[in-house]
Amino acid sequence: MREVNLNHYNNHDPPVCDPKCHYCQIRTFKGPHWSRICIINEIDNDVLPENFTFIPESEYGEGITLPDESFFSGCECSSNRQCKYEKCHCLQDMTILEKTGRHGEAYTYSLDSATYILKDAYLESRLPIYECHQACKCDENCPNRVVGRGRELPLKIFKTADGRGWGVRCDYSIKKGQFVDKYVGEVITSEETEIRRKASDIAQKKDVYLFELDKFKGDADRDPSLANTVFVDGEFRSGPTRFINHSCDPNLRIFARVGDHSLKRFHDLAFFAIKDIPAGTELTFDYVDGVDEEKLAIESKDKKKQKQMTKCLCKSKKCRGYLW
Ligand SMILES: C[S@@+](CC[C@H](N)C(=O)[O-])C[C@H]1O[C@@H](n2cnc3c(N)ncnc32)[C@H](O)[C@@H]1O
Repeated sequence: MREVNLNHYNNHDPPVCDPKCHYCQIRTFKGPHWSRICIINEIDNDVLPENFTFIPESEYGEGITLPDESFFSGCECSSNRQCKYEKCHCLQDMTILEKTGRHGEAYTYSLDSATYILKDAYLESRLPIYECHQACKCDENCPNRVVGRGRELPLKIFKTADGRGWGVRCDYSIKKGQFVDKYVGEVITSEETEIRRKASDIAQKKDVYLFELDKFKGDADRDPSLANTVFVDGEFRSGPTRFINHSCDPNLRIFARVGDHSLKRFHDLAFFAIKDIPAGTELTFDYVDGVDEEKLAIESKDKKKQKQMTKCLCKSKKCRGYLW
């Protein structure tokens, strides 16, 4: 397998060869040809972990039941224009629309030279983004289906030169507010998550790949179907964003994105640029992102704790010194 992968790194278009081959896996991803994923290693002879498989969308594990499609309900907008300028049903829960709306433009994104940009009020918030979806009357070109349409940027998984393993960059510049890609993986129950944490040699290492889909946990009193949160595990089955490294001064952030409201519990994790990113810059996000920042600050000053902690190599001026 190692030889097969190495052959692909040096030869970008060989015939499809083996289901385990990473190049062949990403070649089957749908999407525009300009959004292809590439894997390069200019540092050593390493290839991506053999036990890793690229998947285009999240996969639902045992114990996870998705609502039946008969429960899906979308907007009745007769045109994409209506989704943008009039009261689209999909946008009813967008709580800061009033502040962001200009000239009757109600929706979440603005257009900047043909690129959809998440409006500043959302970029600065932690609020979920609601989009039109498959059960809506509008079509795939609706301006309110940015995450729904999928990745439109080519991503390059590359070997870092400073001991952080693989990383991700884009050879095109990315605008502040531009959608980059989703984080996908195996969607699993909290019970299965605990089993996987225990099975992992280092529990904290496992946590790096686990995302809790908990954006609507607090709404469970009103809607009991939101009570049990689920997790996305990207360690062994995921997309290119699983290789994005941490920075204490990141250029991306994850936002919850909801399509059909009956799927709130399974909301998407969507990466958006939080600053303009020049072409070729490594893409990063903050693994801590405010959650355990205080705990980390205390522990990183403790000499004993430091020995068990992982040093952060992000080299930013704002570096906290440790990942965890
Ligand atoms: C989600 S993975 C990212 C992809 C990873 N570099 C790889 O090769 O699979 C997280 C791991 O990457 C490494 N890493 C990410 N950001 C880092 C940073 N700022 N400093 C040191 N190591 C980092 C750590 O080993 C961490 O456990």
